[in-house]
Amino acid sequence: MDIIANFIDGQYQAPHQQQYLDNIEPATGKVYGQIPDSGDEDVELAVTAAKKALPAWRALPLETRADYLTAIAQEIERRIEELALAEAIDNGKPVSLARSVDIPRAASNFKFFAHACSQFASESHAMAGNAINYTLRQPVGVVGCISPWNLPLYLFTWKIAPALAAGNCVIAKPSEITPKTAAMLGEICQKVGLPRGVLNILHGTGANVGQAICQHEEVKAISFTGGTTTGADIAQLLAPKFKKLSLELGGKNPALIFADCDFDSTVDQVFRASFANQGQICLCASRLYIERPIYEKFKQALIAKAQALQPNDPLLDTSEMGAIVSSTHLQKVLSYVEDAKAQGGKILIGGEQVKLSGRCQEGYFLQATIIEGLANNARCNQEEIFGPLITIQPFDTDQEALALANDSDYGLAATIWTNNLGRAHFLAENINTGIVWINCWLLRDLRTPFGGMNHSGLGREGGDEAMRFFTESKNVCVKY
Ligand SMILES: NC(=O)C1=CN([C@@H]2O[C@H](COP(=O)(O)OP(=O)(O)OC[C@H]3O[C@@H](n4cnc5c(N)ncnc54)[C@H](O)[C@@H]3O)[C@@H](O)[C@H]2O)C=CC1
Ligand SMILES: O=C(O)/C=C/C=C(\O)C(=O)O
Repeated sequence: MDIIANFIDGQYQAPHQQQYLDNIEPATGKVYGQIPDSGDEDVELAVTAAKKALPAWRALPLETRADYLTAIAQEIERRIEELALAEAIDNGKPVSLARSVDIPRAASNFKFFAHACSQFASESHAMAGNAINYTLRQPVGVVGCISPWNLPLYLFTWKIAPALAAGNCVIAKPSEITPKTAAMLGEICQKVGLPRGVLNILHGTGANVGQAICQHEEVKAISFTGGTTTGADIAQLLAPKFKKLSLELGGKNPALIFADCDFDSTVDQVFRASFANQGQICLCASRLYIERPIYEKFKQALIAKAQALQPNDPLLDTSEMGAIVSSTHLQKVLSYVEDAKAQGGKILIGGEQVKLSGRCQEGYFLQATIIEGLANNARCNQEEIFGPLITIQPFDTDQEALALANDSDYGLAATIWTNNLGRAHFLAENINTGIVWINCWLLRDLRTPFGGMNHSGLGREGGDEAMRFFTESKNVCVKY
């Protein structure tokens, strides 16, 4: 049994109440470990450690903080195989995906912010003749980073790295569904000699430890990625407390596919955008709008690819589609299939749990699912499903495509597939999402603003946006 501990003040510690939660391997459906069900007392210990560490950490020369971040990145790279395997067991994602995407990106997050903090400069504003303003950007203090289960170490470190680079001390909580690689990050901090208390990692539920982190008076900012409902709850909780809040929430991302696209490459890329990580990425395309002249051909090409993508044991190197993260989540995704049927949708492929044999016979597997024939206001076209389920619809004009894309409460990411750059630019300008990819998907430059509009969140991560979030700006006006 793999028993995880909290990482507080540089040491692994059991939870104060000695309560634990089961950790389940999605590919087998079996409990394989336990994690702390932490509460207020553990948050208090972590905050005390972080406050104690803060003065020295924020006073370090930028280069020294950057050296620690670089050392963490190098240690993640050194342990890539071990971390990728842990991520695949914990989350159900294919080990090849964890090895090629999740873990390298976790290392890149630290490398990127080790460098970005040295490029983060303050402004000055001269006033006519006799005064100058300069802006100090100072660490916020002790900050909270709360992350979800879909890209565990990738998103955990996407928050922690800029927070540390900016000179804050961190209380971080991974999802209770995928705690393992976050727990291993503590070992990496010990190995590189990160000063005690600078990063504290607490495990447990959102209701217990997550809320306690958010509510703690000494935690001055919260960076959260997860479901929109949870984001709304946190926003409500924090509104009267005047804390800085960054919310990276769900998406219902449209893909606009035009007849003049590069057909084969678009099929490949849109398929990946729809089903990568079992469709469990907030950026995944979930509503495909296909221009009528290529609708049937594109549909058949997608179905053929879905047929070829059979879910399999995520620990096999050849596996390209792993397990859904939990039984509860699998049931949630399946409930949308039932809803689609009730709304007159046609299930073109998938829609049922897949039973594997051997070690994975009790695992949570679902075939890539494609549905057509639903109205745009159907739940499958409006609600975030967060699984391997997409809907497809034909359209006739650019304006119709735009209207369909914008008919959503969400506003995270859109993809546009066309060789007409004028059209692509017009749509990009008018689509209500924080991110638009033209003829590509998830092509990431970590300097760019990352985040969504409307129900997809508040604020932006990445590059200078993250550095700004994790600092307070203070204007100093000097009269001379
Ligand atoms: N990146 C994304 O866009 C994600 C979206 N989701 C969506 O959310 C739905 C629900 O998934 P969940 O696992 O329940 O996500 P969630 O939003 O409940 O969990 C995300 C993180 O927030 C924590 N948390 C939960 N409630 C909290 C609270 N009140 N205060 C502070 N922290 C809290 C969790 O422990 C976890 O670490 C999914 O079906 C999916 O639609 C889920 C995960 C990631
Ligand atoms: O920063 C990225 O490249 C991806 C981020 C993905 C999410 O925030 C998500 O799936 O929740």
